[in-house]
Amino acid sequence: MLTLKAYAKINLALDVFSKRPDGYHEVAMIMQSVSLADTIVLTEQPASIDLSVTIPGLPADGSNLAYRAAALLAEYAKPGKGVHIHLDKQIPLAAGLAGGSADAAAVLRGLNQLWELNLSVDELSKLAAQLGSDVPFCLYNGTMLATGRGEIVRPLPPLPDCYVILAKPAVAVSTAWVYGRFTANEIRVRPDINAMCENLAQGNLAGVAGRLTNVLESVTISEYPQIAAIKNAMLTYGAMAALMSGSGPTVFGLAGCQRQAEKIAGQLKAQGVPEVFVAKTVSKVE
Ligand SMILES: C[C@](O)(CO)[C@H](O)COP(=O)(O)OP(=O)(O)OC[C@H]1O[C@@H](n2ccc(N)nc2=O)[C@H](O)[C@@H]1O
Ligand SMILES: Nc1ncnc2c1ncn2[C@@H]1O[C@H](COP(=O)(O)OP(=O)(O)OP(=O)(O)O)[C@@H](O)[C@H]1O
Repeated sequence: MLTLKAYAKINLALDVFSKRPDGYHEVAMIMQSVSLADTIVLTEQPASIDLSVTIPGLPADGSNLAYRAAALLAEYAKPGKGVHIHLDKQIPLAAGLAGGSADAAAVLRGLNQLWELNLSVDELSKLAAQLGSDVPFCLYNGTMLATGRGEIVRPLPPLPDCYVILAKPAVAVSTAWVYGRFTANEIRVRPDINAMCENLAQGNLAGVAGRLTNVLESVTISEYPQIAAIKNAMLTYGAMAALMSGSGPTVFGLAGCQRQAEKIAGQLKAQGVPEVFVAKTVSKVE
């Protein structure tokens, strides 16, 4: 039996370029893991794969990314073994926090160990990319630059430790829908990825905070204006900076200390924001 954490991610910078012939967009993103996490328990069993989940509304069948990760690895490595996957879901669904991708990556890493496959992380990364664009990042965690359709990742100097407030309005957003609405020539401000990389190399948290930019933010906000309201509230309550994560709708804010982060979270809850969490940054998982 093996118990693993599957960490949520935020995008400190997210830029989108042209649409490719395969239907995906070229992107450049700076991704960061945070401590809000699902817990996954893997229990070896003969031959078959099955799954149990703790929340209603999440399928416990072959469509679940955790199940798909196990099935893909079994097909690739032919271990002749099965597994029961128990998924304790804490990361909100369809939130822009890569919850499903994190589960899939944790299952790949965990089963590599449990089934004694000895695949390298680079080899697992190729399988991860077949499951979703964010899954390779979730194999490594920490602070990384992601390019291509998001699946080409390389480590960056870690973001200095800080607290992250995550606030999700009561809407679920489809990533495909947001990319479908994205129009490159409507973008006025793009992130300066090189400058943010320099800020990371200098350990300059304020520099990174001052540069948070996501070109998908205006697309999702045009449909769900409550995202902008949450972002403004976070800034009013004292966050260093705030931004929508991924395709949304979750907004994250940065705070230097836990007391400040808890205070901001309390104020957002009092305002009626339904799902609010305080997390810490997470560095690379060995
Ligand atoms: C928004 C982000 O979460 C930011 O980290 C990612 O770019 C999306 O990653 P993801 O959820 O793993 O996305 P995937 O499951 O690979 O793709 C879902 C859908 O989003 C669109 N998609 C995704 C990634 C990308 N680079 N270009 C796209 O156009 C495609 O329509 C695709 O069918
Ligand atoms: N293990 C899983 N956890 C969450 N969602 C899953 C899982 N497996 C499949 N899904 C499906 O994928 C959809 C989106 O999942 P997820 O919660 O990962 O979205 P997200 O946080 O917006 O991801 P991203 O930031 O990568 O776009 C869900 O609505 C759900 O139907």
